[in-house]
Order: sequence, then C-alpha cells, then structure tokens
Amino acid sequence: MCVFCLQTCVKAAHALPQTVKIVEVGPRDGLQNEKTVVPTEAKINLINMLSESGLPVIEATSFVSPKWVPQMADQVEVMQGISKKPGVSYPVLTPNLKGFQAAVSAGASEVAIFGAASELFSKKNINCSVEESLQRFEEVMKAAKEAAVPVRGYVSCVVGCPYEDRLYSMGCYEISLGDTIGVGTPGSMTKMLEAVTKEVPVSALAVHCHDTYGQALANILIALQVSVVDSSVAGLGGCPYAQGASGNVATEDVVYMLHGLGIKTGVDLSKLMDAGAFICRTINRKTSSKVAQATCKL
Ligand SMILES: CC(C)(COP(=O)([O-])OP(=O)([O-])OC[C@H]1O[C@@H](n2cnc3c(N)ncnc32)[C@H](O)[C@@H]1OP(=O)([O-])[O-])[C@@H](O)C(=O)NCCC(=O)NCCSC(=O)C[C@@](C)(O)CC(=O)[O-]
Repeated sequence: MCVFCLQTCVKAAHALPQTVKIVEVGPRDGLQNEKTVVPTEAKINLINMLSESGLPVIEATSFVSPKWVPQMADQVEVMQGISKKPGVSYPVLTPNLKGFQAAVSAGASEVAIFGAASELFSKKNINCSVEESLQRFEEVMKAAKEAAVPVRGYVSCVVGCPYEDRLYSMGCYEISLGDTIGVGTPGSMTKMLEAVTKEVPVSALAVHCHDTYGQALANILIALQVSVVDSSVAGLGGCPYAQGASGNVATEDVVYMLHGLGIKTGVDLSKLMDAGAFICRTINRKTSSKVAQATCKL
C-alpha cells in the first residue's frame, strides 16, 4: 500500500496528529534488563547523546530497589551526572514514596508511577496487589502535588484493562498504555483504545509498545489519534518481570515512520542513530532497529 493510501486509510479512522511527542525510554526500560552492569558513564553518555538528538523526553533511570533491579542501582549518579538540556524533561520511575523522595533529592523534576492491569504482573513487578499499588501511588501523588512535580502514569499489560481512569483521576498528566509483552495487534489495540478513550481524554494518553510479535509499528500507526509514543533507542529492553517480553519498539523506526507520514517529531534521525550505535557497541548488543540495520548505522 502506498503512503498516500495508508494516510487516507488511517485518516478515515481518526485524524493524524501533525506532531508526535516521543518519550525515549531506552536508558531506563531499555537498559534495566541488561544482565551485565552497564557502566554509569555509558548511561550518562547515552542520555547526553539522546538529548542532542532533539528528543523532548528521556526517561533517565528508576528509583526502585537495587535488590529488584540491580542495573538501576546507580540512579543518583546518573541523575547528577547528565547534562540536562533546557526544554528536555528527564522523568524517572518511582514505585513508592521512598523512591519519590530519593528521586527529588537527586534532582528529578518529573516522575512516573507504574501499575498494571494484571494482578500477577503487579505482584511480580512491584510485590503488591493492584489495589495496594494504587494506595502507594496516592501517597506519591500527594507528595508530588505538594512539591509541584508532574507525574506520568504507566499501566502495564494494558489490553483489556480497566485501571487507566484511576491513575488519571488521581492526577497523572499522562497515562502510558503498556503492551508489556508485545502481544497486541492493531485489532486489540483499537478495541482497547475505544474502551480507554471513553474514560480518559486522548490528549492524556501515550502508547508504549513492545515488539515481541513484530506488531509494534502497526499498533502505533493504528493508535495515532494518540500523539505521544514511548520507544527505546535501538529497540533496547524487555521487562525483567515479564518473561519473553522483547524490547520496546525502536525509536529510530518510529521516527522514520512518523517522518514518512509527514508528522513532525523534532528528532534528528542521524544523531539518534549515533546514540543507538554508541550504546549497542558499549553493551555489545545488535541493534533491533530495522532503520539502523538498513542504513548500516550499527
Ligand atoms: C516496589 C518495590 C520497592 C517493593 O519491594 P518490597 O520488597 O515489597 O519493598 P519493601 O517496602 O518491603 O522494602 C524492601 C526493601 O526495599 C527497599 N525499598 C523500598 N522501596 C525502595 C525504593 N523505591 N528504592 C530503593 N529501595 C527501596 C526498602 O528500604 C527495603 O530495604 P531493606 O530494608 O531490605 O534494605 C520493589 O518491588 C521494586 O523495586 N520493584 C521495581 C520493579 C521494576 O523496576 N520493574 C521494572 C519497571 S516496570 C516496567 O518496565 C514496565 C513499563 C513501565 O516499562 C511499562 C510496560 O512496558 O508495560
């Protein structure tokens, strides 16, 4: 199908946005699952290179227990070592009040809470039930409100999920809908969005697609009434508590697709690919980005 036909087809379902905000999650979601410890200096370099590529949001690290996710144990050093570029935000994950307080002390000015639609995933990921997690998030939201810190919310295992509206009504400014294990298809994505947008305005939604079944770009395309897309440079990642989940959709591939549709992202694809090549060399991993493979920016 040619780009024009595709545009017409997608436009028939919903208007395409003129710009899309990309939330780069590589330094956090992408690296959290790496088995060997990635040197702090490399994480800092990666974030600085991503900042130079024009990305507006770079999720830098997470303030979680180092016993649970050892790769993120250097969160304070990362937050204090990066060169924060004006206009770019650097949110961090905070599962509870302890994480929130540590994040703010380390200089974080935006945080994200992360819950799940699945009881089993919630237990495995943050060691509590969905209801308990919502109580913890209330505490974070209260502290964040007092400190005027904006909060993003994630819901994992989202296909068929009834919890987005709870995070939205708590005050999260954006809810990222996570297809954590990458099983969604354009069909299930459409149904899920139909249900979610009855409760939460499209302007407060983001999509966060993993590419386990090779459906991520198609899922993003079909979801493009939503104008915020999470992705990970070089397609790094996978969730430590979701066995078999492959990396996030590669940021390079998302940017290539969006630019091909005439949608602006503000991202310089060449600089982005340099950042991808750098981190792949550093952690000795092959890029999952088809665009990087095709252009030999490996
Ligand atoms: C939530 C907890 C901490 C509960 O873990 P717990 O063991 O139930 O916590 P606890 O309150 O009983 O405390 C146990 C120990 O952890 C410490 N602790 C307690 N809180 C913190 C904290 N914030 N930072 C550092 N340390 C902390 C606490 O101080 C104590 O230390 P000890 O006395 O044993 O020395 C744990 O389960 C955890 O850290 N989980 C994080 C798991 C994680 O990071 N998963 C990956 C991110 S989610 C994801 O990738 C999905 C997403 C967002 O990308 C979207 C998608 O794809 O769907």
